[in-house]
Amino acid sequence: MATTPAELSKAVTELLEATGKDRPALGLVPTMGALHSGHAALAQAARADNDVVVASIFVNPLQFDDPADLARYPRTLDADLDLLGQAGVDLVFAPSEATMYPGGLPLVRVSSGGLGTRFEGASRPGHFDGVLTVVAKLFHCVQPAVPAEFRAYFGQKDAQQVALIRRMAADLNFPVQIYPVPIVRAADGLAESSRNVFLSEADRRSALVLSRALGRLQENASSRRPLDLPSAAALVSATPGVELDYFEVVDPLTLEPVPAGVQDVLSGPALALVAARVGGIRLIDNAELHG
Ligand SMILES: Nc1ncnc2c1ncn2[C@@H]1O[C@H](COP(=O)(O)OP(=O)(O)OP(=O)(O)O)[C@@H](O)[C@H]1O
Ligand SMILES: CC(C)(CO)[C@@H](O)C(=O)[O-]
Ligand code: BAL
Repeated sequence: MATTPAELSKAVTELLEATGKDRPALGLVPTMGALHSGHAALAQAARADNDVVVASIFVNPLQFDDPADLARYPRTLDADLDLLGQAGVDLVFAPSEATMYPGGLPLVRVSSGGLGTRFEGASRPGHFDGVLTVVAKLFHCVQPAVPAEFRAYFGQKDAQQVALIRRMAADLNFPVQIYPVPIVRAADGLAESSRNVFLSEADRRSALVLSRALGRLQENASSRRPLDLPSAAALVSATPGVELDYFEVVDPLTLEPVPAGVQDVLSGPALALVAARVGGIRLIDNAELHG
């Protein structure tokens, strides 16, 4: 395990050199720990594609607008290291807050622009500036002293995060390819999330309405019926203990809203995004729609 950028870069360089290749492939899997099968899928995808795989574990204070959310974020380092080892990760970067932000929280940050203030960004002000800033730092910290093909893996569960990281890489010329990994769901359909541990049994049952409502939109889209987003949103809102935050149908790349009323039939691929509080825990989910 590396805990400083210098240790990380040296260890990554040695691993890449040991491959004997001119331009080996390096995969990075950024996480905040409390790992589950969704993270394992990211690590496995990176393992399948790359010569060397690094995962990072860092609960980034910069992306939390709610101090209570940060304080109770689950931390399970030993189990995380086991999971990453089993997934074939070569090296873990687990820096302290003082290592990542030695001068306190940074003055200069990456701005996520207008897209960063919608959906998740509207409920969590500053969240995406914090995400992009730490991801930019991680991209820099992992850079080796030898040439490598650099890839980074992010879960499609955080669809807005993927869209923004892609934009950051393109807009700021980061030498990285962004690889989205499909959402991993539990057997009951709930998208895996580190915060699911906070759900009571009853809350968890209620939370299933999110994937059910997304499934209804997918059926409408694939059978060329009107999407009828208002009915799907009403299904969520009518579930006891569930407080709907947003439910939108958007363009998969730009995340610009797509018409999804009671008469709108989809004319191309789209993405349905939903967020809700269930028993006080904020959950997000999404699904691709194909007309
Ligand atoms: N169910 C999932 N399927 C695929 N990828 C996932 C899933 N859950 C998380 N990820 C991805 O794992 C990476 C690390 O996410 P993170 O550590 O924040 O976990 P998380 O479960 O999303 O936690 P939380 O949502 O409670 O913050 C992100 O790229 C995220 O999109
Ligand atoms: C990408 C990330 C690791 C940055 O802290 C975080 O936002 C996450 O876990 O999705
Ligand atoms: N998976 C997104 C990280 C967060 O909720 O802060």
